Amino acid sequence: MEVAQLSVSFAGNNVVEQMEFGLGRGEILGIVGESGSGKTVSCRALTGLLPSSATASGRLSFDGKTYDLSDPKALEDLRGGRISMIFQDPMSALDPLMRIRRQFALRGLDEAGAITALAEVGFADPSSILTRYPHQLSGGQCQRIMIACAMISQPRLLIADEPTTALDVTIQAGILALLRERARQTGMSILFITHDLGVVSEFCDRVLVMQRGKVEEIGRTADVLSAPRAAYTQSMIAAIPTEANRGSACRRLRTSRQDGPLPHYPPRRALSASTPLFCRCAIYRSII
Ligand SMILES: Nc1ncnc2c1ncn2[C@@H]1O[C@H](COP(=O)(O)OP(=O)(O)OP(=O)(O)O)[C@@H](O)[C@H]1O
Repeated sequence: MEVAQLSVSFAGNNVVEQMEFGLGRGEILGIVGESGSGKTVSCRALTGLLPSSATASGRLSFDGKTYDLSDPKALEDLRGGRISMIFQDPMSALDPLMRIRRQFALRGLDEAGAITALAEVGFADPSSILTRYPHQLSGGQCQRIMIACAMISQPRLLIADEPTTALDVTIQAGILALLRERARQTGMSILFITHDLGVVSEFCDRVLVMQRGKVEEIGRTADVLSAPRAAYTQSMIAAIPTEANRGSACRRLRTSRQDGPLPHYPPRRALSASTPLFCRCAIYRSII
């Protein structure tokens, strides 16, 4: 797919400007950037799902056909079939009045298929999940159900907006492995919005960095993270702690707790300039 000259505005105020990028078959592209930089809005524009107060322009070439992004109706045939989405707020995507079994049935999956799909996203007891309503599940459980639903149509492109934020690290690792495997097996491409550079370094083939509605930098993940060109990318990476500022992170924790010893992690040896980015981010999260 190719995105050309994508711009989005609300009441004449441009929030995404002249965005351009391409995505290959089976490729995973991470989209990172500060809060409000336009990550969600630009991905919604690709599926015609912007709020009615927004105006979009630009072109999307997908599987050999070109779509006008200013015309949301023209994008209808892509949604839910060739393009699936997982949004930040899973509760809003599940019908609160339906048991999970029915939510799957409406998407064309029978009970056996639903049980397999739920097992794939890490549920130990899928049969009991099918009998519940969304309000009887946690945010992380609903998110996993949404991920399972998004896979049903075997999309050519999956747009995932912070899909693993609500999940604990073990489940998160399982979901990311599942998505990567699908991408490899079926050629599904993934646009992956996240704030987690550790996940980007582990999971994404390339990364696109946004700031104030513009693409600051795009390139292979290893290149961007090891030798960032844009000043914003450099500052984002510099914010990830190393051994040098481990002490201050732990001091912050000690001050806020005022009781008991410091937690056992990170082990003193664990953080250094050579520690892989993924580990540093995971350790930093556990400190905070
Ligand atoms: N419905 C709306 N009406 C007006 N402005 C909006 C609306 N939705 C989003 N915006 C604005 O569009 C800009 C981009 O928002 P977007 O949600 O894409 O940011 P983001 O990069 O995904 O942020 P985050 O990381 O916090 O999710 C922001 O300035 C936001 O205030």
